[in-house]
Amino acid sequence: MVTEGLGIEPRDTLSKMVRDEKSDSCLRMNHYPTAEEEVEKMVKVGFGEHTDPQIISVLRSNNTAGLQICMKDGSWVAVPPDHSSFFINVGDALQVMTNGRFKSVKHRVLADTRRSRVSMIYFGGPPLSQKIAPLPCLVPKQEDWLYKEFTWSQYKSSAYKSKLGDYRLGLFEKQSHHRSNV
Ligand SMILES: O=C(O)CCC(=O)C(=O)O
Ligand SMILES: [Fe+2]
Repeated sequence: MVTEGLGIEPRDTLSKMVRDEKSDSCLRMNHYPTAEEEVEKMVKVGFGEHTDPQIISVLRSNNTAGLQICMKDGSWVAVPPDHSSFFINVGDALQVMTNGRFKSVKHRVLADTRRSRVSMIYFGGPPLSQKIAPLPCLVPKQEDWLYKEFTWSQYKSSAYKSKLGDYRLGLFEKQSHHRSNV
């Protein structure tokens, strides 16, 4: 759908990366106990603000609220819980490949006061050796690229060295001024 909407050729460019036998895709399950249980520990944030580093994330949760996304003006908007839908999130790698047209939106999870939240997320990541750069079919002229080329493995190691909430793409921007991610 993403490749069709953007006119990326060949059509399977992205799905090939996440479906490759060496792909770095993974599945994660998160459990957030109710906020009352957490109060003693003085924690209300279940998952601190961050962007997902991979290409795409597909999330499904139980019927408990908590997930929020960050708007351009810095305000947080709740994603209504829906146990029968998938929540699709653009990852940092897709932001680079679309040269910033698709944004990896910052999100976080706040603990609910009454119910515990369980979520399951599939992170579609490319193989470690995959080169990540704006796709030439979208941005043919290299001088228009907003990001430098890097391998997925380089991005991962730089992400491990950063804090969860850091704007990790900053290091890979061509003009390395610090931009906000929204
Ligand atoms: O549990 C959630 O709803 C979101 C978790 C999340 O953002 C993540 O695991 O990257
Ligand atoms: Fe996330």
